Amino acid sequence: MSAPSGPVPGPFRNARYTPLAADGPLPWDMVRAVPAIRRSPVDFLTRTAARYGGAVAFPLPRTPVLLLTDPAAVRRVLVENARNYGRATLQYKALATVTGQGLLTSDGAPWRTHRRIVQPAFHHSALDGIAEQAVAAARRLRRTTDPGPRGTEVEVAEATARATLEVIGRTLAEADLRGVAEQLVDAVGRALELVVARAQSPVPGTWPTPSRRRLRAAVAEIDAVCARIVAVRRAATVAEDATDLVGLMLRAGSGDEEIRDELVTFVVAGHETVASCLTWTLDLLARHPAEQAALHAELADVLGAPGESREPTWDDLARLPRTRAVLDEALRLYPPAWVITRTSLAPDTVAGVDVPAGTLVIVCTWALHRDPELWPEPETFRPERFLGAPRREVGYVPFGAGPRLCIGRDLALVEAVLVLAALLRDRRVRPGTGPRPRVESLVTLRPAGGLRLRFETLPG
Ligand code: HEM
Repeated sequence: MSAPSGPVPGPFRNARYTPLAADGPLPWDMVRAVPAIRRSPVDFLTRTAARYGGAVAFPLPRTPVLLLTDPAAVRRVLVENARNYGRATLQYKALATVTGQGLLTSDGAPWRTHRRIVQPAFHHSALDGIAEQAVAAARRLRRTTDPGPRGTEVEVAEATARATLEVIGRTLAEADLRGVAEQLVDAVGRALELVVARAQSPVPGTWPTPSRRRLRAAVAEIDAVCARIVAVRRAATVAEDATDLVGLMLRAGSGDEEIRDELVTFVVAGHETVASCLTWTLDLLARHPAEQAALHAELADVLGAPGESREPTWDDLARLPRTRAVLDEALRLYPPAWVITRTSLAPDTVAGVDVPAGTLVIVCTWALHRDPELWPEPETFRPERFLGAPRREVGYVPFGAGPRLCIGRDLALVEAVLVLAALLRDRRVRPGTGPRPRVESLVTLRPAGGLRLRFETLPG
């Protein structure tokens, strides 16, 4: 899949349909592909990259569109020349109808200022508190997945979403806002579904359709809930050492609308992503008993044998490398952020292709993570790839890379390692009854219609 570096040979048969000197589908290939794109955008992009190479031009003459899965090219866009690539893409514009101008959708000075203000919420000292919250959330998740004497089947996508909701609630606002956070997450989830459905619909977004009215209602509800959260936090004194998002922004003198936009941004970015990661990790473990047994051996070593094991803590994190490797490998195969998009601000050269200003660049993490040159037997779930190996600099970007690297990466990994360890220290997960769901690529990757898995008690 990797494209050769250096100038790309031409001319290409698609040269009439794109200003980019890269191979790619013709207009009628795209027309024929519409049903496949609707069914699974992620499969379509992966097949397209496998067929045409690491830099693919789509046949759109007015807005050049470049699909990248070549690791060096991805690095050029996300890291080396990151300043030349902004967020004014369709994906982020659609998201901004819900999030407003938060960290995910903004660029330049407003982005830099906000990133600096909220950074302390992700410092090492704040993550310690997140660890406690993650273990508490796992305790409740354990009750949902309690195997009883004969085991039990659980819809895990919903169960993990409830668990991660509690943790994100703590990051957003220090006060116990569980109920309010739940309402916020619910309204944000509804709004995002409408945004995705509208993006796939041929009806122009400005028409007064029922979905437009529903979207407006959901956004109004989001506004009202955020106003309540901010008002409660404003009414209390914000401690000097507060590390919750709202507290940090109030202390920095941010306005209500700025805080609202970041609150929604963090719900969008930090809730469903971690839930998606945990869901697919459990699915992979259920389908790979040997890998699950190796994980259980580590958990028994660190937390005690199944019958007498204890809850994990922050201090255990460094002693759970296999648990972490299982998650790293799950994030390779099922990266929740399955595409990362940018628009070029000035001309650049990427993988030998001259890229004019205004080009839409699509990095498909799903396809990049399946490049057989980087990942031998790419479809095989093999956590060993990440054990003892130095962290990869190229070809692995589940959290993005460069200056726009996910601000919540460490938090997400602390949370996911502790939830997984707490959940599986004395139980095993197996495939549930019924067919395996299709992978639905919406804002994140989700099992279509949910995923049922079976939990059983491990013998002591
Ligand atoms: C497994 C979980 C997660 C995954 C896979 C993930 C993935 C990503 C990716 C790929 C980006 C970069 C997007 C781009 O470059 O266009 C990103 C950015 C971001 N993520 Fe995460 N994320 C996760 C968890 C979280 C959590 C827990 C939070 C917050 C509590 C969070 C907050 C953010 C924010 C605010 C940004 C924008 C950062 C910026 O541009 O400055 N994420 N995430």
